[in-house]
Amino acid sequence: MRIASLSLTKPTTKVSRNKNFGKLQAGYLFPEVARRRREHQANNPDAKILSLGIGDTTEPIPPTIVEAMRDAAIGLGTRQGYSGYGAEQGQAAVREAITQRLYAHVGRKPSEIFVSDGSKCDIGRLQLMFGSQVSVAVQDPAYPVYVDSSVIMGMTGEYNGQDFDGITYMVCRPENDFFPDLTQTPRTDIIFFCSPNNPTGAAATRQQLTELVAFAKKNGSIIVYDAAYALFISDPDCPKTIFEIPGAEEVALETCSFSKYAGFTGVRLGWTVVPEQLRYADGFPVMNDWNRIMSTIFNGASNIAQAGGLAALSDKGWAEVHELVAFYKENAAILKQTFEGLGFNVYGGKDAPYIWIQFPGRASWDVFGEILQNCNIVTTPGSGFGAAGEGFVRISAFGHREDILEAVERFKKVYA
Ligand SMILES: Cc1ncc(COP(=O)(O)O)c(/C=N/[C@@H](CCC(=O)O)C(=O)O)c1O
Repeated sequence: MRIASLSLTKPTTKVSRNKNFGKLQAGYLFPEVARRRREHQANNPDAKILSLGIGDTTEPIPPTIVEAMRDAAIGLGTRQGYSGYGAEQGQAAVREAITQRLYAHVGRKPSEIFVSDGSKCDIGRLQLMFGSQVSVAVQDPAYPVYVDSSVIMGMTGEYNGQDFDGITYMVCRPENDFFPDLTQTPRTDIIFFCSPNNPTGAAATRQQLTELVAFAKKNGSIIVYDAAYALFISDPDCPKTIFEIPGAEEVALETCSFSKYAGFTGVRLGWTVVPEQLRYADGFPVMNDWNRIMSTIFNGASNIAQAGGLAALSDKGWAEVHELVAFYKENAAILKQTFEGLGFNVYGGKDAPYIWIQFPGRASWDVFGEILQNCNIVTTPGSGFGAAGEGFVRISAFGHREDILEAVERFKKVYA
């Protein structure tokens, strides 16, 4: 996407810029990775570059789901099949199906499920709902949206050379088994917590999430739990939703997405669960404000996407979703084994589609550049996810199988 260059001509408007944007140190991580890929391709036009950078799905959407979206699209061309604006909270059937498939067993109700155009979008809207006066904690490293949206919302101070003043960074590294020491973590209003974690691939255990919920209860905090990769969890001791933890409904909301499950990264469909029991300090239900946000600045998820989501949640569709997830998990296992065989410290890749590889003493962007130059493979530098990601590189398992196999051959040639 072309970004306007800084114009040197005299500006026409007298509108002041939102000063928070000036705090951001660079462009958003993934467009910067893409820019460097384009630059490398321009300098090496014959290079066949493989992308294991952005976590974007690559495999076709399964037939049951595609057929449902096809039929919905065709239906829009008929009087009886046409529909316009839907409920901003999502179609009742979709809310019901998400509940039955994922949350009824942990006490959640359809009225607590809000269907959206994706988790990233919901994270931005959640930030708008919380407002700029709240304090925020994030895992470090973590999905960049938590920090960048907090900066843009004015919840933080300036960049201090390593990270942003005013944010509590809960360091997650091999030394602490990728779970923060909550006894040393100050209170914040909001705690962003992603499990399985992007980028480390670490899935929190039941015990760890029990600690997290108790920590939030003690401090009167709200957990924004990001479960975008929960279906990749195979460890029975790692919950697939925060609501498996008793009492979580009083301190947590959960956002999730069809993106990595059904290949919906381009179709755009997600949801956020806001329990009735989640209240602000004054007792007002958070759900009510979330509903106000969704009805005020969102006009509902696409009717075609929701038809696809409903099909994905059917018995047949859900089986197809699990086949897709299993395919990417196999990719992750191939990559994990390869790097372990090359003698690297490798994390993740078991309960998540990301492999987190340590390059001790190396700058992440340097390793990114070395892999791009020597292997023609795009990865994501760990420092792009936070200061604690420095010295690591994330490799995505989202790819065609032949590309994954080609990539491991290239890695073996260069790093054996
Ligand atoms: C923890 C987590 N939560 C939400 C998303 C995005 O979900 P959707 O907006 O529903 O596609 C993502 C997507 N992450 C990809 C895509 C990059 C991006 O969304 O900016 C990545 O880390 O490569 C994610 O990792």
